[in-house]
Amino acid sequence: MIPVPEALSRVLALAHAPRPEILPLDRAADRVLLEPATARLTQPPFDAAAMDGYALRRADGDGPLRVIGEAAAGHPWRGQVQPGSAIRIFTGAPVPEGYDCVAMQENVTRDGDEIRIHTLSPNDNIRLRGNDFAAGDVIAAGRHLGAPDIGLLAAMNVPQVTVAARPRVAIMAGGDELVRPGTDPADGQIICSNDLAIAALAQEAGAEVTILPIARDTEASLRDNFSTAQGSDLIVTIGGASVGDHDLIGKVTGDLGMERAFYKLAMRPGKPLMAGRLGDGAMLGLPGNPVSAIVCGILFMQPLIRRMQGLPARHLTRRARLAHPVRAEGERQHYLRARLSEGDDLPRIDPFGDQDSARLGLMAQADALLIRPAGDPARNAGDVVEYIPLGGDF
Ligand SMILES: Nc1nc2c(c(=O)[nH]1)N[C@H]1C(S)=C(S)[C@@H](COP(=O)(O)OP(=O)(O)OC[C@H]3O[C@@H](n4cnc5c(N)ncnc54)[C@H](O)[C@@H]3O)O[C@H]1N2
Ligand code: MOO
Repeated sequence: MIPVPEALSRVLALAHAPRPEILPLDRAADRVLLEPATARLTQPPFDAAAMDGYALRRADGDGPLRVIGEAAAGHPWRGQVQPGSAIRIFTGAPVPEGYDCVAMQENVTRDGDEIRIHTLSPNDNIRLRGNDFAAGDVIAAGRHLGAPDIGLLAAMNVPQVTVAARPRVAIMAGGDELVRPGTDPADGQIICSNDLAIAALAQEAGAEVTILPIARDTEASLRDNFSTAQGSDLIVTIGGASVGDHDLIGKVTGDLGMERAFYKLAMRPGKPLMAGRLGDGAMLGLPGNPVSAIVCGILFMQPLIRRMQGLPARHLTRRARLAHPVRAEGERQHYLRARLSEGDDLPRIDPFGDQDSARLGLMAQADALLIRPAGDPARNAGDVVEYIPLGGDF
């Protein structure tokens, strides 16, 4: 059994370098920029009115001023500046040369072609050319593109970007007892839930997911599924990882030539986790117990998928105070499903009394994984502990 941090390092070492993909902006949100993007123009491209009103010269004072033209967004005024004059102007219009201020129309009285200004604010109400960005400004590679970045790239006149491709992840549940949701289970059968939960985690981390047919507990069925999954960046199996007579994942992946990075780690839940390199891709073998599969998916699979896109891959841990005492831990690092609530200085964390790794209902109620290091002594209520928030803080 290897310790969790070492297992994570070995899993992350399985990641291929991010693969480039060129995408138009309408498909680039939530992707990671792999090549820097350079602004192709300056924004605003001209000094622009920030308010609807009148462009004027401060030197002319309160007026009266004669309105000699109009400028609207997309319709510049092309005349010559004159002393004692104003230009009717609308937000976004180029401020004609020679005028140095825009008076808001609320602060102006107009009578025919004549205006008087009652309050001239100290603000010019002009957005100077280039005050947002200039041609040649760069968005650096590595940026995880959010909605404002997409808007910025568009404004920079960059219609497409080179981003990290979504890692292709094939997910394979196995077990003779499993049937698809929506069917009536026969005697001894249960509904296959793990592959859907793990697929959701993989998608959350940015993967493009294929869910494979449920493998039966035979070597032939597993081999069929592995051959369908060829070409994936990552194959994730769920179940069949332990030591029972029907736990065949280790045997079949071994026969297929998997270079194993490790099998079994000092962790609860999730001891029988397996990882390695299979062909050109990575392979993770998650344990079958539904909570174990999800916890391993969060702790190992999501970081691996993020690393394949050049994203930060290690979870951020936070601190909380125990809501009640907990007993000493054994030789495995323990991740306890827990609920958070508001506390005085730090949040309070309340691990569930039942940590059965088959209870999906409790997993779904948890909003944190409380981390208890291997060999941690008993702790009291109020002691400070570390946790991983569920919902993906990296
Ligand atoms: N003698 C030992 N037995 C077990 C050990 C051990 O060390 N020695 N480890 C236990 C631990 S810890 C775990 S975790 C499980 C993991 O075993 P497997 O990965 O081989 O999982 P399965 O046996 O295939 O299934 C376990 C459990 O989960 C249910 N399951 C499996 N797949 C799904 C699915 N896709 N959807 C819903 N439920 C699923 C399955 O029916 C079993 O109840 O081994 C312990 N045993
Ligand atoms: O991983 Mo088993 O992971 O403790 O239920």
